[in-house]
Amino acid sequence: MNQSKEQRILNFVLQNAVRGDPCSVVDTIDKYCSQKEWAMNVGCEKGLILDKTVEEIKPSVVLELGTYCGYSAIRIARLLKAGARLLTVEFNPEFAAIAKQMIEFAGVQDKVNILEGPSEEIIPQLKKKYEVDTLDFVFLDHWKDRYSPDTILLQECNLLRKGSVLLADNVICPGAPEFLKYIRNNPSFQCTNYPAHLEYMEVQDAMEKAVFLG
Ligand SMILES: Cc1ccc(Cc2cc(O)c(O)c(C(=O)NC/C=C/[C@H]3O[C@@H](n4cnc5c(N)ncnc54)[C@H](O)[C@@H]3O)c2)cc1
Ligand SMILES: [Mg+2]
Repeated sequence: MNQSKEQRILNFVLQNAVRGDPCSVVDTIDKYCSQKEWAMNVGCEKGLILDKTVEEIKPSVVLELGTYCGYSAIRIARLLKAGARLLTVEFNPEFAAIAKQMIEFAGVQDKVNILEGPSEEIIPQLKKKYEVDTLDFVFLDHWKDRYSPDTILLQECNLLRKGSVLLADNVICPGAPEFLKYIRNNPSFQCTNYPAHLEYMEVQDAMEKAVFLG
């Protein structure tokens, strides 16, 4: 049975990156995906916007929706302070298994908890099952039509507090029009748009930051 693209990315990392060095894992994935096979990692340009947001917030509790191969989970986890934790949600078991190995190779497994299942089921479990009070930072990078329903669900589950920051990937390409319409017309959120390019391509994309005002 021939390998999946995600397995090929993992193998390339295991053979070329430095174990325990998250930056080398991130750079190696970027190298593979820009030179050999495109994949939907947030990438280096938008990754810098993600890095700056994490460094600005210094979050203690982070939620990521859409782990995929673990690229952004590793980017976020490498910047987290001691004791801070990242909960990342992924419903594709193959991708979750790849991400687990990627995260362990990078050496950030103590900061990351991969929650396998659909976001719509996991989010309502965060308080009781995963002992979350409120979320300091949420990175949205899963199916684009889930961005607004999950943002509403986060509010319904009282997981956001005054100052909680959402950062959404791909609001231009593939696009998340329903999310943008919802979040930009909602007085409870202060929005900022960050123009960028689609990972590994010269195609316009952007990230949207939304601060919950309580
Ligand atoms: C037309 C077109 C196509 C593709 C692109 C390029 C492009 C560029 C990008 O940066 C992209 O993020 C995407 C994109 O589609 N991302 C979707 C990402 C999903 C991952 O999240 C997982 N997942 C999806 N819904 C859920 C859910 N509810 N609960 C838990 N996990 C979920 C999946 O299992 C995947 O692991 C696409 C640009 C333009
Ligand atoms: Mg994306």
